[in-house]
Amino acid sequence: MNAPATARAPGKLLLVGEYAVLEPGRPAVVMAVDRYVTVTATPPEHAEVELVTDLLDHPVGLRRGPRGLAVCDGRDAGHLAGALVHLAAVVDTVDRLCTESGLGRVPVRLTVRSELHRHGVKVGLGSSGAVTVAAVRALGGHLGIPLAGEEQFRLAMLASVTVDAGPSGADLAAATWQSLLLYRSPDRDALLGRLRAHGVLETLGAPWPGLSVRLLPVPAAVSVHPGWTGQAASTGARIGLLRRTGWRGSDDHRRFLLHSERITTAMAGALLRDEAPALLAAVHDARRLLGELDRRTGLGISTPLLTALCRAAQEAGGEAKPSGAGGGDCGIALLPADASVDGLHRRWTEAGIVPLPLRPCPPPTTRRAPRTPARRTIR
Ligand SMILES: Nc1ncnc2c1ncn2[C@@H]1O[C@H](COP(=O)(O)OP(=O)(O)O)[C@@H](O)[C@H]1O
Ligand SMILES: C[C@@](O)(CCOP(=O)(O)OP(=O)(O)O)CC(=O)O
Repeated sequence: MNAPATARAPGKLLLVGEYAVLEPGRPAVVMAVDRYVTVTATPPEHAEVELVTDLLDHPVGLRRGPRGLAVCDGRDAGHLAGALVHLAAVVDTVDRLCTESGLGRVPVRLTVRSELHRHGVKVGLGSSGAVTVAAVRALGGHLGIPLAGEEQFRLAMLASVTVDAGPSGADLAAATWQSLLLYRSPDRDALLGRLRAHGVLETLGAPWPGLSVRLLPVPAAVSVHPGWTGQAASTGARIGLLRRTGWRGSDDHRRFLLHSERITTAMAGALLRDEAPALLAAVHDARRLLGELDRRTGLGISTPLLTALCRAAQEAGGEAKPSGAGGGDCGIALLPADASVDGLHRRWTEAGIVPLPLRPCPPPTTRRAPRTPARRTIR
């Protein structure tokens, strides 16, 4: 109990399924990468809860009140709703779990170190998901509560929906299972409602319709190359914009979901067969589908740099697309085994794209297969 505990969780890249995966039960293929957020939980020095992150230049002290965490120093109030919002949500959610389970709440200092920012700018590798999962793991270790993979994911998801029920949680799944995954999201609005009505413990153990996680093999027939535009983009803002367009629920939206599902399941099948042409075709089709979504909604998924990133990858013999919500951040290219990686990187550098030297996250030494596919899928 209360031992220092260090845990890390990887960032991720979406291969296909962006925006569709926001709908409960709809799939995306997401890949954990070998860059991590590390969180260490230790006894605090001054306050009941202390949060230390490389995003801020000083530790922030918090106290536990009847309505959750509050800053000790009013000048830090903005941080609690900003850079610290995900960390604080984890502490709050675990606090509620402890209270509901009859366990005491434990003083803690969480210290974060992240490899998912470059010179202070987020790269778009799912830092919020990685920090949430790493914090759940570290806090679980500190409290002496052993959490299996799916429990980590569920707790991280509950913390995450208290911040924003919009995101799909694909980043949380990649951070939890540290693998290439076919991920289908649960209904986050329903989870938030249940959490408010019944608490953390009950919601953790309830069925989560829509959620499904399948591990997929990393391909050998193609290599995966992320490129960074150098422009940070806000995923939350783009999800909010999409909600306001009224597109959701339209015939067009339904067609988009079906088309995306076809592409995503085609990619999952191609990964299982390790088939280069089908993998490249899935990326090509996904880029076109995102382009169509962009034209219909005006979301601004594509940018001149992302267009250049995709063109350069095609010239190098591969296929590419924006990865994630778009508007900046990263794109992803797949190259067949006989294409030149140097050629791709040269073209990218000329176009102002930074090739990111990332690899698929190596599997953890012990990994429990997710229980979700067998027990809790709706399809
Ligand atoms: N190093 C970190 N320390 C604490 N919180 C972090 C850290 N990195 C990311 N976060 C949390 O994640 C949020 C960024 O999430 P988001 O904009 O979705 O970026 P990303 O695309 O990398 O997930 C931050 O505002 C913060 O709440
Ligand atoms: C639009 C999306 O389907 C994909 C967004 O992927 P990003 O990689 O942009 O997300 P971050 O994890 O915040 O970096 C939204 C979602 O799935 O939550």
